[in-house]
Amino acid sequence: MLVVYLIISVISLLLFHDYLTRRSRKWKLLSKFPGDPTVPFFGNILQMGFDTDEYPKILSDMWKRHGKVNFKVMMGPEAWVILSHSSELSKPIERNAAMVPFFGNSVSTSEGDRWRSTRKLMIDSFQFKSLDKRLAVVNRNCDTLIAKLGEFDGKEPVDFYYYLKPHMLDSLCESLMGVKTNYLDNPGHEYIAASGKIVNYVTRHYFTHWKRIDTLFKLTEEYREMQNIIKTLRKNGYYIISERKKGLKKFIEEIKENNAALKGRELESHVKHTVESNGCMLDFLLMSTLPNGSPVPDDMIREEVDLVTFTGHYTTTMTMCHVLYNLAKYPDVQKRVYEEQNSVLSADFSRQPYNQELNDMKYLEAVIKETMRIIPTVPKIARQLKEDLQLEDGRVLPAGTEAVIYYEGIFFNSDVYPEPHKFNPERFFEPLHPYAFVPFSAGPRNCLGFRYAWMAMKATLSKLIRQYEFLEGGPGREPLFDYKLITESQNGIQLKIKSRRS
Ligand code: HEM
Repeated sequence: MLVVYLIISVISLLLFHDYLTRRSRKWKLLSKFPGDPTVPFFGNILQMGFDTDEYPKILSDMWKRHGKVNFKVMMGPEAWVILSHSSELSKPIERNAAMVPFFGNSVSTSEGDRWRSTRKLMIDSFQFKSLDKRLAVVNRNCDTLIAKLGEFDGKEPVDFYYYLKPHMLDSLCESLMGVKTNYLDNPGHEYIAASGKIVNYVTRHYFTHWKRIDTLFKLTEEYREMQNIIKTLRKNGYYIISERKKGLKKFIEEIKENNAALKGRELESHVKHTVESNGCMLDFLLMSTLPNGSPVPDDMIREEVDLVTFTGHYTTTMTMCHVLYNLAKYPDVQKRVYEEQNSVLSADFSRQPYNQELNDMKYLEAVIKETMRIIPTVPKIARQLKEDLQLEDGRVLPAGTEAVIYYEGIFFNSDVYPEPHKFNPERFFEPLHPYAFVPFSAGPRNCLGFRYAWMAMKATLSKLIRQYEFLEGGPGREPLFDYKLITESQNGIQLKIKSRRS
């Protein structure tokens, strides 16, 4: 009997909770968006499942069911609105909360003053003027990469994730952190292994509601595994900082020796100017001070180092590998990309390109864009709204809603991209709405590293394409894409290569 009473009480409470919810302003505003029917208190959680690996498909099915327009999902007490229009990106400046467990209060995961001041500090090292120096580093690392790949020439398929991750890490650590690393000689490095798991953990954590209840999550094995990954990331971050501190100290001593005529403030200002003009991101952080004048603590700097090291190498690696896969899949496109290389670098085909020449590789650029459209590198981004957000159609997302920018919806909108499932780089030679293609996000919280990303990806792809022809990996090697926090293939990108020089 007691059990019956208990059940009746719980059901009554749930119904009462549901009654109150439905009378709230928030609910009334959200009711303007279509969505699947909800269960009191749980919303659509039961539908999303308790194991998230299926969630991209579930979301995609919902999006199709609701006519491929903005729709809502109730994750228990949390309301998510899935937006298929990226013009809303120009407004929200809230943080990306999903990555907090890994990157603490970094520029991507903080908000308010901390976010503003760090972004301002870092932005200079991502400007056009420092790209030439960065390109020289990437070009040099490309030579090492080509030499490594040589052993696969004409042989079994090679997994490009495995080699491009360390290549991008070496390039990034040297150009943005001022530290020469050698990950390409050790692609199985513990940092690469650990960072390869972040995407899974962040995605699961984000889409499995109960895992965000700290007391429950801390009891799981997954929590302990996550802590080990975080430890490895931090160890790497502190290593980079301590190496750069030594390098920077030496660099400053050299500047002082070479400018013995300068004294006091004049010397200090010359040192500062010379270090800054080097454009190394980590130097900006190491030389900056807190509002009280004391140096920024290593813990704070390490959060930025961890974030940029991870996002910078992972996103670019995935994008480039997916481009190579498309080149192998569409030989006509590959032929055209190769011909463009011939025409842009006609004078000396084997030399390294300049930045201007990278800019002239318009067809390669269109192929990269079409790849990011059809296999979105970052398939969705989410922001928790602090204030109401009015959409262009007049509807309002109430404060507290999770606004999810859904790139699948944006990039597969047939009104904007006719025949959206067709791989057609030509479409990027036609004019597009300014917000139709924003894979690096837009507005005040857009991607800090997008210029670096374009340069590093074009330089690496240019070198690879001039050296090798790319062929599909064969039966059983077709990529199995997972649209998690970052899109990646479960079985890597396995392709055959054939030297163009033989
Ligand atoms: C193909 C490559 C890349 C893509 C598609 C990409 C995409 C994005 C997107 C969509 C965001 C917004 C995320 C959000 O709001 O939740 C973002 C933010 C960010 N990205 Fe990238 N990114 C790429 C490469 C890079 C690189 C190479 C770096 C650094 C070297 C970088 C550093 C950052 C940082 C620091 C932020 C946070 C900015 C802020 O919140 O103020 N990204 N990126």
